[in-house]
Amino acid sequence: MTEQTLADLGWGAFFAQQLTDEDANLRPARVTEVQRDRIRAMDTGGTHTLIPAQHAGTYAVGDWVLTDGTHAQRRLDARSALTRKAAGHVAYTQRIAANVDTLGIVTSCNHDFSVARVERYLTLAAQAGCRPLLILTKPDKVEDHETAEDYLTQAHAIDPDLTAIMINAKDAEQVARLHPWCGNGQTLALLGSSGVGKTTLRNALTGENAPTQKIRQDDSKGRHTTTYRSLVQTNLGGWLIDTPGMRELQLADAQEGIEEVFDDLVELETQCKFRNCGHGAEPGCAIQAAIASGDLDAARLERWRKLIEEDARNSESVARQRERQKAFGKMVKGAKKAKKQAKKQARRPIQHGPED
Ligand SMILES: Nc1nc2c(ncn2[C@@H]2O[C@H](COP(=O)(O)OP(=O)(O)OP(=O)(O)O)[C@@H](O)[C@H]2O)c(=O)[nH]1
Ligand SMILES: [Zn+2]
Repeated sequence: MTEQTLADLGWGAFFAQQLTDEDANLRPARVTEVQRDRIRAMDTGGTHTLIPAQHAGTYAVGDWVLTDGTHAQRRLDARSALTRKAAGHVAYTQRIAANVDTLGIVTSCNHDFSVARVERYLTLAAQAGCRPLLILTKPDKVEDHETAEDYLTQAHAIDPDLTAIMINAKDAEQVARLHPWCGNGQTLALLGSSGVGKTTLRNALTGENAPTQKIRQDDSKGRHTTTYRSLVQTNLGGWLIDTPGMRELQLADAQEGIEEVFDDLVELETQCKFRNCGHGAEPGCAIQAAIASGDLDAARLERWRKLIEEDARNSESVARQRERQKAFGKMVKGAKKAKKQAKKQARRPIQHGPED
């Protein structure tokens, strides 16, 4: 690897302006891996293992930290952050990847393509603060009477401003067209269902040989368990973030993201007669009027509702969890206070009356 500058690693004014005089003896490094109690971070001199100042889970791949060489003293605010509601009965929001410039939404030119799924990923990108890029793979495998261009048309029907690119992931020359999104200093992350070609793209971008789905299936031992680096330099100069957690991303606390992706409906809604219009049979519903006049596809209203429901379901459990943690914290604090007071009481000299 040739010598990297901080700018090559993705550093820029957004991070530089967070530095204070107190940081004079620290230097920036970019997190490449988050382990249980250590993080790995890269600077112009290479990759180092650091002891995190906060719980290691506070950091995400792609974060910038300030280090004295041994400790990660401070995490800088991220320009974008992908989070997920952690699985299991304990729900909490976990940072998965940070400072991703472009979220590559990978879908193939076949039955995997779903408008609802694309909108869902667009919402995730909007919520995280990343620019979305639709990557349509397998144009060489279109089914039946369709052409690959039909998929581009469908993509632009979702959002005429959406940048979409068609790439045969197995063709290195075509993959190199991703250069504007993962050239020097740029960070790209890939999101998409299983089998759409994420690993194939990764291999083409990095020159690695990570096992693709087909090879994993053929492997008698089943899925390869080799873990690979999560932040890896591409042969286009920029960076690819590919962490296992990305594959389980769900919507949670994504109201703003939904509003951004469905801004047409949010705008229409302001014209409904009733402020709490349910956009059903109410009189004066602007959304129903738009459907009736053919300006709005009824299916889009349904997809919007489903995303709002999904988000509410997940956000609620996260919020409930937070409430519980708060209540528990208060209880612990209360118990500590009581104990302290009891001690204080015990230390107090006994007041003796004049008669003894
Ligand atoms: N013809 C063709 N095949 C492709 C293309 N992209 C991927 N494939 C094939 O599709 C299969 C699945 O690709 P993977 O790269 O493993 O898909 P993935 O998205 O990484 O899947 P997961 O790891 O399960 O999430 C492999 O056999 C690839 O060779 C493409 O653009 N054209
Ligand atoms: Zn309405």
